Amino acid sequence: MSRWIQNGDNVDITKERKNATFNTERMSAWIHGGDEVLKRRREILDYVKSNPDFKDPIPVEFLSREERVSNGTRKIVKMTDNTDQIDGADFFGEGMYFQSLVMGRDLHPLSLHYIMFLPTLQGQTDDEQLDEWLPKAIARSIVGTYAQTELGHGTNLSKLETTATYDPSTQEFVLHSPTITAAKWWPGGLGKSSNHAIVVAQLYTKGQCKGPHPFIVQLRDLETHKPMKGVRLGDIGPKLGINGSDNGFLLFDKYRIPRKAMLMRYSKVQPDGTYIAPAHSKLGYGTMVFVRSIMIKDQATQLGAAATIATRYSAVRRQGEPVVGNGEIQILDYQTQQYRVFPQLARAFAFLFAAYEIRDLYLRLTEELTHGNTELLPEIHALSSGLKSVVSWDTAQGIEQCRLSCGGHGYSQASAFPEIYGYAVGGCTYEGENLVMLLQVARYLVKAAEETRKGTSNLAEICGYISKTGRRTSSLTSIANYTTDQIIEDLEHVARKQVFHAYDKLKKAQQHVKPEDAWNQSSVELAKASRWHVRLYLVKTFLKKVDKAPEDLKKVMIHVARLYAFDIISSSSGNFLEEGYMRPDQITEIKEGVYECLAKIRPVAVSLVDSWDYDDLELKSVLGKRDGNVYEALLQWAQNSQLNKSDVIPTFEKYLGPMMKDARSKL
Ligand SMILES: CCCCCCCC/C=C\CCCCCCCCCCCCCC(=O)SCCNC(=O)CCNC(=O)[C@H](O)C(C)(C)COP(=O)(O)OP(=O)(O)OC[C@H]1O[C@@H](n2cnc3c(N)ncnc32)[C@H](O)[C@@H]1OP(=O)(O)O
Ligand SMILES: Cc1cc2nc3c(=O)[nH]c(=O)nc-3n(C[C@H](O)[C@H](O)[C@H](O)COP(=O)(O)OP(=O)(O)OC[C@H]3O[C@@H](n4cnc5c(N)ncnc54)[C@H](O)[C@@H]3O)c2cc1C
Repeated sequence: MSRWIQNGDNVDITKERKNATFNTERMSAWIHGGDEVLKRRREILDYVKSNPDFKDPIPVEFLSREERVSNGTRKIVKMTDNTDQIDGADFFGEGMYFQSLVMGRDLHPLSLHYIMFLPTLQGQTDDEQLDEWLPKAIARSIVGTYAQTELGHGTNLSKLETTATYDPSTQEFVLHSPTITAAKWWPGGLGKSSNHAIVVAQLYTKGQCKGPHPFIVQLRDLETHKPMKGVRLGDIGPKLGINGSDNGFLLFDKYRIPRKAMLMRYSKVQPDGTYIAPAHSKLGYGTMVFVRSIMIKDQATQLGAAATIATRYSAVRRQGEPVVGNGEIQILDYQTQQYRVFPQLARAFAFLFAAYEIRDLYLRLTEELTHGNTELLPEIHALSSGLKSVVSWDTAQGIEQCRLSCGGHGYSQASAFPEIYGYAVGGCTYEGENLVMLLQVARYLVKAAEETRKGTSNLAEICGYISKTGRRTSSLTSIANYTTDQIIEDLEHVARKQVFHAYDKLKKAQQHVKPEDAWNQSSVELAKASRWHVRLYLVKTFLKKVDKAPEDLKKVMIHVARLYAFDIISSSSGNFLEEGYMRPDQITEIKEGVYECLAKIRPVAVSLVDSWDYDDLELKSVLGKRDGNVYEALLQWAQNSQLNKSDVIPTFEKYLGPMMKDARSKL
């Protein structure tokens, strides 16, 4: 047994846990939404652990692509055979947790079936279509994906090339891919697994193009699973991450589908070809809004996992001997290490709490839409797009910081960082490339600025700060007395200033050049305005959540929330110093605030990450193991390498052996 192990666990990590100033169970319950939620998480975990069907033969890092797809398919079928173990209506909570425990971060051939195919059927079909398709999809007698992006067009939906031309003589649509760039490209599970898809195509009726619309399309024969005649499809090959998913390509050759294959909850084509427009032109984009909103929790979970791994490893890793003779110290004691890791932990919390807010808002939207009210759409589109962009970017950067903080072992797949990064960073691109989505937020902010300038503003609460008359200088006196209201006031100032800076730049440019050029020339500043708008929202949400926490938890979490805010301010100090809003000494105070927060978090860091309630099964990281016995586990993990199957590998006999033998003979 290693000298670092006592009673099974690493001694350092045990000591860290003894430092906790709060009850980790109470903290976990608060983080995850209450005792009942925590209890359910434990039940789901026990169920998954006790079921041999969910076990991987070896860590997935050692599997080939084909083995990954096969293993993932096996597990997701078993998992969805057992959805009675969870509350199926709670996709955001129990659904995502269950799938994370069983499937890990590789995704799988049913990902898109659950994330987009089913939600599109629920959101976009008329009653008759819902009755026809939903039971089949829920029962999994058909498996579907969401095929929108094409080789030539992803962001700009208005230029998708796949056509769906209505033929009233047969009451059918003819699906066609007129060019190579019209090939659908990327949809998850499309390559080899799905037999149906929601295909987004340009609708033509009575000779007119009505823009992109969703159709439900059978792609493969239900018995043989061979592609239907007129359908060509396959896998697009290995990717940076999610290699358990067969993302695919798809081309149509004048493929006929019935009129009722067009999803007709909002837009309709009547038998004679007459088109009926939806109440709001973007209602057909609803599934994207749904996914953007669930992505926030998913990203928070990935960043929380990375921070957990880095924190636990930093507690057991000893390196450097500041006082010679006293032994090497835990790397978690270095301020630089804390500065690298703790802000990632703070971000993960901020994102998780924002995820709860966007979930609630999305549920409100769904309710409103059932009454035909589309008023909330622009707000939720702007918020989900903005959060998706800022959160996925910060998550990717944060995971990388956590990886770097673990030194060489962070580079090994044993750490799980490559898997976490490869999985999470996709979120910067899918569901709308981040910069494009920030520019969507900017359109919303420009309108708010315009209203304010006209003096007619009646802004939604979320952008109410834009029309406020703020202070000319920050009221910060000392970090100890820097209140939540003051922090928010200072962030509001910078966000508002950036919104008007971008707005004025745009308006000025509009006087000289065409509107589209003016937009383009202002777009960097517009995107910056969007980022500040979202950061402000994240800070407010986090501080508000902590404000309402029970006293024993608040005492700890307030340092985490303040670290999140101070880190944002100090790393963008230029924005706060502009026009003397803050003085350099105030920035120095905030930097000191960062260091104070790091010092406050240090003693409870391991307990804080424990409170996220990741089981080893979910973390899938040798470095992040709860018991802290990383060295033994690393040695054991390496035994899975295919190269270790024999002491001498064939390549040696073929190349290195003869080379050295030859060289020896010449000496
Ligand atoms: C029983 C339980 C079982 C459990 C099983 C569980 C399994 C669970 C499995 C996994 C769970 C894990 C969850 C993790 C999730 C992560 C995994 C994800 C996997 C990957 C999925 C990826 C899928 C995709 O990527 S699909 C493709 C997405 N594509 C895009 O997003 C394209 C982006 N482009 C656009 O959205 C648009 O083109 C646009 C918005 C950029 C522009 O659109 P346009 O051209 O039509 O716009 P206009 O310029 O004409 O008009 C702009 C105008 O419209 C407003 N607007 C735009 N969009 C919307 C909207 N959605 N709503 C409201 N308004 C909108 C915009 O604001 C403008 O308004 P103005 O008033 O300013 O004019
Ligand atoms: C892992 C993964 C899974 C995916 N799954 C699916 C799926 O299941 N179904 C599906 O349909 N699609 C899927 N996609 C596709 C994804 O939705 C698109 O890649 C995404 O919408 C971006 O489109 P694009 O690739 O065409 O990028 P582009 O739009 O070509 O973007 C390239 C660059 O151009 C910039 N740019 C583009 N337009 C503008 C603009 N108007 N203003 C300023 N800059 C601009 C972008 O910011 C970016 O830097 C997936 C993608 C990935 C990576």
